[in-house]
Amino acid sequence: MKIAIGNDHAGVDLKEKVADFLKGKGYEVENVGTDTKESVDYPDIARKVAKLVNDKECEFGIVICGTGIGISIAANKVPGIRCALCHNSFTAKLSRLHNNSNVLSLGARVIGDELALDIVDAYLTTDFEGGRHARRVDKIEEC
Ligand SMILES: O=C(CO)[C@H](O)[C@H](O)COP(=O)(O)O
Repeated sequence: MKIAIGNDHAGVDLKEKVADFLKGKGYEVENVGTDTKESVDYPDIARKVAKLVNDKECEFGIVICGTGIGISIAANKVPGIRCALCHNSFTAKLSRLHNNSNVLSLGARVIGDELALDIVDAYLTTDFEGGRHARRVDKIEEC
């Protein structure tokens, strides 16, 4: 499975940890984030991750900025993207089970590395439940 990962300058260190974790688990990683602490604009990164997911070049995306808020807002502006900002593994799981989220957002200045990796693991190992949730996700697409 291939995962697109993108981050701004605030997310460089966490991005490296998440990418190493993913590779260790056998995922392929497409890195479209910045690799330096020089300031960049997170909407540009969000758009790149969204395109890889929408074009089905990557199954899921992970976006990281300082809080995870700005980059998730930007990703969710792209039709077809359902980006979930998660600060714990419970909401990460539920974002897959109920919302069929296709991009996970993390706040590098909000959560620690170990928690971030737990969230990523919970997210990528949980499938969409379908059923009543499919009807609701379809309605999201119509919004
Ligand atoms: O969290 C973010 C957006 O939601 C950004 O990472 C944050 O705003 C960047 O701030 P600065 O330019 O001061 O490093």
